[in-house]
Amino acid sequence: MIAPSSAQSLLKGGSESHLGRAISLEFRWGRSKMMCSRMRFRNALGSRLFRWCSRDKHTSVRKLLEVDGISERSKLLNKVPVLMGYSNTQYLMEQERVRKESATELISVLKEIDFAEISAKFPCIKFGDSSPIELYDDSAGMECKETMFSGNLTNFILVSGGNLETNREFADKCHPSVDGEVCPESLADATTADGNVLDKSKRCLPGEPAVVTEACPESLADATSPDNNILDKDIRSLPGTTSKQYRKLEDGGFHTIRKLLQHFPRTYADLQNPQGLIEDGQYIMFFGTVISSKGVRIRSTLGFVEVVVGCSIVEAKLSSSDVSCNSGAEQKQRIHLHLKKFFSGQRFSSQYFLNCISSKHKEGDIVYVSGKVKKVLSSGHYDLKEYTIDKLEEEEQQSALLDRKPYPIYPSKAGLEARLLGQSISRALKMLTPDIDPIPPEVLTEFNLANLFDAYMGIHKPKNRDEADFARRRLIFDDFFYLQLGRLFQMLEAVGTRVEKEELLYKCENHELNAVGVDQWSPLANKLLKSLPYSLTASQLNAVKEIIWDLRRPVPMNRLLQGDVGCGKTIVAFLACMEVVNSGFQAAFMVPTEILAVQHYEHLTSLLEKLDGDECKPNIALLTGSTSTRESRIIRNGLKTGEISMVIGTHTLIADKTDFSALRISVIDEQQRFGVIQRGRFNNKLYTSSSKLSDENTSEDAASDSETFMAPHVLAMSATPIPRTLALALYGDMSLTQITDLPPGRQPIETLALEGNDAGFETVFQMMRDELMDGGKVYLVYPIIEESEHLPQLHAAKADFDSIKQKFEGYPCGLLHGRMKGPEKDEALGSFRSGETRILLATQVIEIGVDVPDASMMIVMNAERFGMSQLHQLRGRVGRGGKKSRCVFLSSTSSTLPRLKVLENSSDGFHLANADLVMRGPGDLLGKKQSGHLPEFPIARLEIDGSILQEAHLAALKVLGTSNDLSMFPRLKVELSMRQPLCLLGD
Ligand SMILES: Nc1ncnc2c1ncn2[C@@H]1O[C@H](COP(=O)(O)OP(=O)(O)OP(=O)(O)O)[C@@H](O)[C@H]1O
Repeated sequence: MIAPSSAQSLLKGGSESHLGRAISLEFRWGRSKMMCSRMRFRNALGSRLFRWCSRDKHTSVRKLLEVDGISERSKLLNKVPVLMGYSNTQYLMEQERVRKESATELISVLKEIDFAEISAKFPCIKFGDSSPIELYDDSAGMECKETMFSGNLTNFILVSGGNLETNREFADKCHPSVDGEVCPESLADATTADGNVLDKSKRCLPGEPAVVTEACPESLADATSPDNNILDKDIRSLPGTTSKQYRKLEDGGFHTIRKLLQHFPRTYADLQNPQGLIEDGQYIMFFGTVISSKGVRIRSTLGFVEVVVGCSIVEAKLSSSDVSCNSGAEQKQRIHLHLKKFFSGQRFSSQYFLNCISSKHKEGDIVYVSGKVKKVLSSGHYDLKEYTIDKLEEEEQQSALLDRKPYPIYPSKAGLEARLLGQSISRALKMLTPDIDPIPPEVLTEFNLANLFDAYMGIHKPKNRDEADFARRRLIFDDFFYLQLGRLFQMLEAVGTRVEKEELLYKCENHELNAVGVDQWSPLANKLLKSLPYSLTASQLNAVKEIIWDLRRPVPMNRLLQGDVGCGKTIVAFLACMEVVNSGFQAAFMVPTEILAVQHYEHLTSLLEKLDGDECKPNIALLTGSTSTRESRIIRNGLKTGEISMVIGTHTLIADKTDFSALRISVIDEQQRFGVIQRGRFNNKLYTSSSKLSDENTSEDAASDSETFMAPHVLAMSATPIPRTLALALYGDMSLTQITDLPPGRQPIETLALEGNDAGFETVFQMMRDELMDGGKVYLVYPIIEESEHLPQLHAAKADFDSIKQKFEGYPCGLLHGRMKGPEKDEALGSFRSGETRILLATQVIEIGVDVPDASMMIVMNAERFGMSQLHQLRGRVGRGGKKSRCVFLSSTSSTLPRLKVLENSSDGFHLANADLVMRGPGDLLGKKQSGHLPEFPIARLEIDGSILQEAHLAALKVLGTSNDLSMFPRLKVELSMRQPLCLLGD
């Protein structure tokens, strides 16, 4: 162990080399003590230097470090590496570590060294002022390189103990770093900041100018082979990037070039500010200059930051009072946008915090602002409360201004500055070559698609809007295409012969209907059908017939049962379960909420109670998170032994400890609420096809005698409103059954959107009174449970409970929200169902599946807080019986009313999702947020990109038709394997 005092004595020599050696000793000493933490060592080194400098007798150290008096430790620490010839402390420490390892464990280190990488990183070394030592001859073989390298390194280390310095001049030349920190790793790529690629065969010597070639496609041709795909290169291969920036990118989830390039612009700015009068409530996109930015603390728990942006707009039709200057034919108006963001809570309203936030925007910054404007009293001034603000980079902005190119605006991610993102994306684009596209050119031609290279260029650096649109189309196509290809590919893999595969593809294209007539259903299913208090609608009946046909086949069914809210999907699934149960197998029915599980359980048991004869009644169980441990154990045991034929429950059904003796069908209600992985868990609950077979109807079932293990049939249900063609294309691998009609006697729900002011409430309460007097039941839906001082405008279920009770005396009220315990919820819903309570104050826990057929009115408070599809689902909780029902959406302000008014005129969920999208404004078009009831794709939107989805479906069928196993399209196969997890998660 080297004592720190020796380092100190070395320093007394007072030269740079002494300093270097002292640091080196310190390093070795510190490393052995504090190996675990670089940070700690850095701190320790800093304080040691600090101490050396502050001691009077060590004037030499102070002189050496040019310290005047007591200086800041961090400044001091930064001086040391510079003095020793390193760019920063981090780099110094890395090099010191290499040096130590090299000296002591040279042999073992050499064995581990990746010479190709090292040779790229350290083509030569420089010792003091001596001429550089070339580490190896590029033309020599690897062995020779190793010897030369190790020889030079060993000599160097042994002789000197001095400065090991990579060719940093070279690096600096090649990588003018953004924040001054040059990353050694980035040398590996030897690409200059302006995007030119260094010809690695002509490695440059210090002092020589770097040899650069144009970033031509050929120079990277080898990198485009499938196993060396540029897109899947590590983010650290991005040239011109500092290690700090790499870390930031990685922290933001950008681990590969692909990830980075798939961070698409949220929108594009037209840096020529638009013309036209600005109206209250209008969505605007302007660029301008920050005039001021300040944080204001209103009280101890509330503050705001206000950024004032000045914009000039060219205005032809200005009213004379607005005109501030007139230049020739053009009239220019200067407007001020006041961007206000409020912060609540003690911590976030401290002056310090507010100052930090406000300091992000500097006076003079050129920014791009978008949001909804609200006119304030003084002319030319507008308030923006919900807005986005992006700083524009001068260079790019100027070029965008000059060329009138759309300027991409990126959504922020993980706190990464827009500037770093933009720069990194530009660098990544320069790495691309035109032949990166795995999709065969004939497919691109047939479906009129841009190739992938042009698509990435077009989306990030479009010359005009058309180019951006064309690029977007291609990228959306990719989202859908790989999803389809993946699903169809998996499906084909599961089928044996070529003929079967072809038959399957044919079926996917033509969607034939196969059905089993009611007379061939199992006795139990038939009995249940006959005992129903209603007749099934035509599409319900067809659905059951189709499903039963599938259940009789030897391959596991994967079917989606889809139909709008309240169309009667549940009974279809119950009949399918009874079909299976009758054959001695088991059924599992999984739902997303406990409320729904209890509801289905009670519904089914009451239906079964009405069946004639006890002997055929199956044993049904309910298993949820609220089921007691003892009861759960008994149920699980019953499922394992086969005593229980059917279980209804939440995700507890897919827990590992829930075993089935012969699970034949798993029904997944509201399938979009479960992830693919969760849904797939049922596939692990295999059963032997011979188990418990008891009925002749199942004679067609898979090899009844042999012990083959089979995955259960899966029936997924969804109320996602989506046209059939789209659903077929989207769920390429699933058979699709749609219920298109509503049970007879249903009446359209009368919908009303009102402003929730005094008059609005007066009207609503009167309507409610009338409804109650007429024998109806009313849901009052609230966005929150308890009042919030931060959101005073929101009505809360609990807070309103007493006042509603008082107002509607004589009509018992109930309360239902997510914070209640399972049994409390059941009781609240049970009382409402039975009519014990006539008014139910609830939160959105009732949104999915809740079925109280005689509930006839719904009032949604602060309805603007809910998405359009959510409101459609909520509204579906009424109008489920024969009684005429009404739904009122109350908005907090008049400005949010138009969006809600759309619901007055449409009950088509798909149309509503679409309308919502259009109304959310252009700023969101390329963003991610979707309706919440449709699968999410990185860029595509099912609501508006449906035609591309269908084309992608056709393209996938075509590709797989040409080559079932994709052997003719190896690059496509590689791409698919890279994307497959994404495809699945995109669901
Ligand atoms: N053919 C029918 N005739 C009359 N009533 C029916 C018919 N089918 C179902 N129903 C009733 O319609 C109501 C809604 O059915 P169900 O709960 O199955 O709808 P759903 O499609 O699951 O809706 P959601 O998506 O809202 O859960 C239930 O009360 C059910 O008993």
